[in-house]
Amino acid sequence: MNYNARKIAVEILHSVEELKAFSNIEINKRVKVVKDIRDENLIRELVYGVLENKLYIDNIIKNLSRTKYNKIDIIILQILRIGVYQIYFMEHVPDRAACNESVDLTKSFNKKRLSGYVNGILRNASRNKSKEYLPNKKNNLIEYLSIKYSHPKWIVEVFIKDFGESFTEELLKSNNTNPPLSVRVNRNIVTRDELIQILNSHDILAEKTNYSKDGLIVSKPRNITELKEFKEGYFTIQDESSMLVAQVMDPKEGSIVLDICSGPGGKATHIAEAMNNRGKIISRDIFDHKLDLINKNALRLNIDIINTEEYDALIFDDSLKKSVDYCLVDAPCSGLGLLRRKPDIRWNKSIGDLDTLSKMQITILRNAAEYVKTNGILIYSTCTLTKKENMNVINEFLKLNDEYSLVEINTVDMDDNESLKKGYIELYPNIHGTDGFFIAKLKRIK
Ligand SMILES: C[S@@+](CC[C@H](N)C(=O)[O-])C[C@H]1O[C@@H](n2cnc3c(N)ncnc32)[C@H](O)[C@@H]1O
Repeated sequence: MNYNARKIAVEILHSVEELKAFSNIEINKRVKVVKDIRDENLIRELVYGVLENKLYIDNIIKNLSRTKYNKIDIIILQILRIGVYQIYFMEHVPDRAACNESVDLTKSFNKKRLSGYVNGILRNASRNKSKEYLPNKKNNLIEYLSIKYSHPKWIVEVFIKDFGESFTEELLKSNNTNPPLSVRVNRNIVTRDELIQILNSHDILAEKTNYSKDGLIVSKPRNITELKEFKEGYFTIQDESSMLVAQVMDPKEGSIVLDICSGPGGKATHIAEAMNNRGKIISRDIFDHKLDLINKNALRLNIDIINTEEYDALIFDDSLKKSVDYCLVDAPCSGLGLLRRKPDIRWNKSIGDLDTLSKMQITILRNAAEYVKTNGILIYSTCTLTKKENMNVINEFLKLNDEYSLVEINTVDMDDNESLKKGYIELYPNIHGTDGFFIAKLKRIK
């Protein structure tokens, strides 16, 4: 073994923070040299654990450091973060090991002179582990929630405004949990029951999803995408929430579908599967490399009814007017429904993005509406939770467009069927166990 897992974790965190690298891409790149699955798991846990708990951890460091927080050396800060994370969150790592490993790491980055400083803070953290150093919850609720669950204050404020205080706390808590791994069965090749058997034969446990008719929740094997069945298109990795889009659309075989923001094609390929690969799907995206991914996914899944086109959905396309039976607007959004899966999102977005995005979403939806035939279906979806990007967009759209109305969703079963009757679905990690997600079903009535 000529690598050090903790050192790799520090380097990844440094790239994410200083070079704005995406954590999942950076991890996948760096774990290639790692031979032992336990080391790979340790790297993932340290990186995601620190990103998910950054404000909480930094608050502890601020309370224990004699050096001012903004004067701490950037590599030392990452070493302290993974040290505090191990002490506070990883019960199976002895505190002494967390301290010693961090001191060794400090030396390995040629910062031996700071090893006493690192040692002091971490020994102190270990001695005072029961202390959280949190602000008073009653007097400083936003600050308290922000630090306790490590979400920037603006996100806490938006969630409290949209969902109230106690729901927000539950939501923030669940954003720091480990999401399940779900796969979508390609029903043109196998049934769900058959795929469960196949996965079991590879020692992978699988059970049916609650809401999607095509989903399985699977135990997490190291490389599920290395299985022969994956390569042959039996299944696709996708969160259950995203699987509901095709289920809500419920497209008929032989119809014409436009997926206006389609890359990398997760939903377009599902729609094609639901149409038994008969009909036509126009998959558009503004980025050429995402169209390549759609084509690659379609090839793996034995789908040949998808035509990809590079096109900016903000620009109206007269040639498509009233020409499609179904249109999907899976809009670019803030992604605040994905915080469990992509902890970087919380640090890379700002409140200003919500206004910019909602304006863009309304423009794309209004253009898309023009392409649908009378009696056709328009689906609007996002992987975010903010009202501004979800229901407000739909209300604004309906105000400007009397040719559409929301229609009942009768292809999904849920406990709360009030919103289904009204034509939309809101999914929350703390309630449904899925990513946070929004889907609205609109029908062109004129
Ligand atoms: C939420 S993702 C779509 C995910 C996709 N439907 C799937 O299931 O795999 C939004 C997509 O919109 C694309 N996009 C962003 N701005 C766009 C624009 N102005 N026109 C077309 N596509 C755009 C992004 O490149 C991104 O691929």
